[in-house]
Amino acid sequence: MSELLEVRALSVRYGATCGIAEAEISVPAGGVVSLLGANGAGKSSILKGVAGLADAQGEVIFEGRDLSRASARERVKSGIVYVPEGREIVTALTVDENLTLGGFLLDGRTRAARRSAILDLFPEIANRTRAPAWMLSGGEQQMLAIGRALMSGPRLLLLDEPSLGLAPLLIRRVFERLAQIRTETGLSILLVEQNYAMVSRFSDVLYFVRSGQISGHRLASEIDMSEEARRQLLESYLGARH
Ligand SMILES: Nc1ncnc2c1ncn2[C@@H]1O[C@H](COP(=O)(O)OP(=O)(O)OP(=O)(O)O)[C@@H](O)[C@H]1O
Repeated sequence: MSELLEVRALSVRYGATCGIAEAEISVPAGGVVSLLGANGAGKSSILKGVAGLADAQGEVIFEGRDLSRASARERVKSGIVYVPEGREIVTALTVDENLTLGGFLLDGRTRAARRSAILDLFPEIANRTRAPAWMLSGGEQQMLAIGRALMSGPRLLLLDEPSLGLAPLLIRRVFERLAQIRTETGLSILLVEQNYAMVSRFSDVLYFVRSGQISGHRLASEIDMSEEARRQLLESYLGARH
């Protein structure tokens, strides 16, 4: 696989606090790469840095183009879309209005075609298009958040803890849909996710994030075969921030 995204020496700061320092990450075209680590390790900071939503230094090379200085909006136009933790859909707006927001850069015909494909993918929200988003369940809201992100036709989805607050059955459903989208569209995903059962099934590569740095990476397939890889995995989950 060729590289879709190359992140080089990415550092994100919040004033005096370091979110992530000198991160190096590659996401292959069509691949799923997961960031694993304890709370506060710096995983979301990486996603925000790639999305252009944080004060970042370093390089973000996407499809061979240097987007390091590009605004968040330009990155969305280039095909990088962030789905934040906690979903952040507009709960006062209807399902349809939220989808329209996700496709605000599109012409009317493309928007209608995408909307219809997304509602096919998420039948749970297809018959609720006129309902305000606050009336949806947590799982349905997550589907809407992913659907809204897909409206712009991204090449890379930055997905922050999609399973947060969802029941196991819904977590499985959300990941099944993501797998389907990936197969159908070749979408790449950079994922932050605490549910390791889903991560291991869904990812190609795992990056371990500890105390604001990347401590290593492994092929997901190595975890079952290598004691050393399992130790790295455990440490990344347990690693407290210094
Ligand atoms: N907006 C912010 N302002 C100040 N500090 C922040 C901000 N966002 C994150 N941080 C700090 O940056 C560090 C990394 O946070 P980040 O959210 O990237 O970690 P994370 O691994 O995604 O954690 P979690 O799994 O809990 O979401 C933490 O020390 C956190 O307190």
